Amino acid sequence: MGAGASKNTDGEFNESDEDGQLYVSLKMENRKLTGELVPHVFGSLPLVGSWDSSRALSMERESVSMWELSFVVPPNHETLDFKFLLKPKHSNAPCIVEEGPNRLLIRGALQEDTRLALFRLENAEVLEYQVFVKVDRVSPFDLAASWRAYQENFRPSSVRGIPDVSINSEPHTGGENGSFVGDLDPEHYVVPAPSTSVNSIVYTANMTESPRSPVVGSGCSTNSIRDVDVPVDRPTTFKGMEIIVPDPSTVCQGSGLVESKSVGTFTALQKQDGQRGYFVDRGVGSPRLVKSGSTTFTTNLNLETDTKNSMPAAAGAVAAAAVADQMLGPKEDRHLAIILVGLPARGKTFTAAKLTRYLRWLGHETKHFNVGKYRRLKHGTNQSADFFRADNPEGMEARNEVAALAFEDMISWMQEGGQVGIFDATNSTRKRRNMLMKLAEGRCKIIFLETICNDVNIIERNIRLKIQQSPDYAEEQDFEAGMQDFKNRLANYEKVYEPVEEGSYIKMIDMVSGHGGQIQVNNISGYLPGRIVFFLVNTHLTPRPILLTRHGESQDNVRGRIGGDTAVSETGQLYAKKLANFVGKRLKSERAASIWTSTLQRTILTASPLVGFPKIQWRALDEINAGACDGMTYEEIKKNMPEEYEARKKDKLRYRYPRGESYLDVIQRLEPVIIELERQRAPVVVISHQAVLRALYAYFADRPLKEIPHIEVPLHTIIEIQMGVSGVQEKRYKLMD
Ligand SMILES: Nc1ncnc2c1ncn2[C@@H]1O[C@H](COP(=O)(O)OP(=O)(O)O)[C@@H](O)[C@H]1O
Ligand SMILES: O=P(O)(O)OC[C@H]1O[C@@](CO)(OP(=O)(O)O)[C@@H](O)[C@@H]1O
Repeated sequence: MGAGASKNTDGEFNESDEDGQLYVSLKMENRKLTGELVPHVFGSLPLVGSWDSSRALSMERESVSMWELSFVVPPNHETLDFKFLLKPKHSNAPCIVEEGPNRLLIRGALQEDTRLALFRLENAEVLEYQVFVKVDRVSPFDLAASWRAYQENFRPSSVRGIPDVSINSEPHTGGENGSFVGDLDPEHYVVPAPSTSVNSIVYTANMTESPRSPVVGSGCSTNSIRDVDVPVDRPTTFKGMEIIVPDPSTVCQGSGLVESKSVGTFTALQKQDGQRGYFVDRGVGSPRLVKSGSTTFTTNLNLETDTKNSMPAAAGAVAAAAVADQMLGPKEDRHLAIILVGLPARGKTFTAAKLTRYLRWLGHETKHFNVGKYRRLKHGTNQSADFFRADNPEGMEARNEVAALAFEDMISWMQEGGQVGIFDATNSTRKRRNMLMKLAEGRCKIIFLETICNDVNIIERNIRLKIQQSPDYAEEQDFEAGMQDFKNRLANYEKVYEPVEEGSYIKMIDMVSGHGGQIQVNNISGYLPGRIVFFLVNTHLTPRPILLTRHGESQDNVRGRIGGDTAVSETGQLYAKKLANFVGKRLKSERAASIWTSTLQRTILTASPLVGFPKIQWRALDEINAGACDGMTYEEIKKNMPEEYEARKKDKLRYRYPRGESYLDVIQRLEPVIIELERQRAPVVVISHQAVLRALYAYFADRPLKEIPHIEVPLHTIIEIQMGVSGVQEKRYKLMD
């Protein structure tokens, strides 16, 4: 492995070397010994056992007399205390710790370069080893290369504890306490999920917006709709591009895995705190716009009431983009309509629901309008395939009418403060789309989102799902008759289907499997459309579980202190073992599964008994940064910082700890984690913290932002999210009382 930089003459690394991580190589040599005593290293980091000699790292034999151990120091633990110790190879005799003070490594520099390690044996004999310590700063690319080498050779990297990616493949012996009794099934631990949980979210039309306008037996003038035939506004410049989504199996593995992003949006805003500028960032995560030249803007930060013209409940990039749109963009650009296009059973409703959930979670006011729901309310649920014939004028008029009703509802909602409307219907002819463009003129920006699927097996599966789930077939007793009717309906649409070639559009072509497929993008620009494309590129339908759990109880949890970076308590250790056992059983046939932790030791320690899976540390999974309150109890905050305590109580979502984070900040930095969870096709176990898991869970459970800080995420409980072809399901396992 190459070094990204090395020490300067003072033994310290230059500031410019900050990006890399410390790569420590330790060697011990004794020419007289036979190897009955195995040298180990233990020290202050979890990586080297947190001063627990039973978890000391064993050195490996490099030659007859030389022992070696290399590891990479996590970036937030650049002070490392350690010592060498000797463990008898074949007996249970106590280990022998080296004499003298701890060895201290600060930012890559050894404080006292003691070249000898002395060990006093029981018979007072002293063993002497030569010690060699080498420290390099390694670039993240080298770490990634090491991981790739591991992937290619399928053998453990010689470097221990690569902080972002590691694997421990030794079989887990399991402790008495941690083992399941006999062959106990994970199902034994299932507990009912709280009533507010996901349980099961099926992405169907009934989750969508209910009509605001009186739909039944009324509606707007059908003439005005029937007669609309607007010429297509071709963009003067054609900004076409095509993104071919490669099959990940052909892409260099690991490059995505080692990425450990932390989107620290809060720092930039903090810098502006107190300065004369646009943003006042005090206490809440969303910026309050106070000044722009001679104009004064105020934005409403109340989530519950009057959302009219309010900024989205968001921090960082989302808020910045919204401010820019509000100040600079044309009026209609403040509202975006994503108009789905596609034949029936092509995943339009599914995609619309997923996108709605994602955008809401990021803080964009988003609603999903499903024209089918309007149609059923106005015309009933049992229309036959004939209703959908293009040469049936009554059917066409009725369908255009409900489409216009739903569109008008969407526009009215936007005018009351809504930002993104997702308009879900086939919209499969140019004429229908022209009608919608006319209705949108001067009121909102439009992007067409077309879902195309050429895989007959997937289409067949989708049709079956439709007959099972769609209210259109709820009363159909004969499944095969339902299938036939739906196929006839499809054929009616196919006859007149015109793929989108006009305006701004995104086409998803055969994207279901998550490998291969295409996304075509035309005339797309701006922050939000860009995020939408990125999200869609990364989503797929491969079923897989995501297991979310907090770390085992930490020492700070026992003391009631927030934040910090303490180790796990004894109870926490027991949970770690139980978790390892559980995951081993639950994912026993899933060798591609991976374990994600934060960079804090309580999650790393919780993951440590889990063997045989790659482990990835994400800074983005670190607990909410409690800033000036880190390490305090809630009582202490109440007593010593009563204003902070009250401000948080009032608005826990937006409250930002002094020099720390708000829940909205946490959501922002978790976005790459969500994208990666969507992209992964194998199971993932996420071991993280209360606030972070609240935010992640809210995404899957589609819970409103304002609820996030109050979601229950108990210790020692696993929340299993099953991503599937019809939506998301939840199951909870409680491993300890
Ligand atoms: N991009 C896609 N292409 C094909 N099938 C999809 C896609 N996305 C989701 N699906 C699958 O299609 C099924 C039916 O989707 P649905 O959204 O009800 O179809 P539509 O709204 O197009 O009639 C979903 O349950 C899902 O399994
Ligand atoms: O937002 P609140 O409800 O304070 O919960 C977050 C708090 O949960 C704690 C425990 O009190 O998380 P965790 O132990 O899961 O890392 C604190 O560290 C953190 O500040």
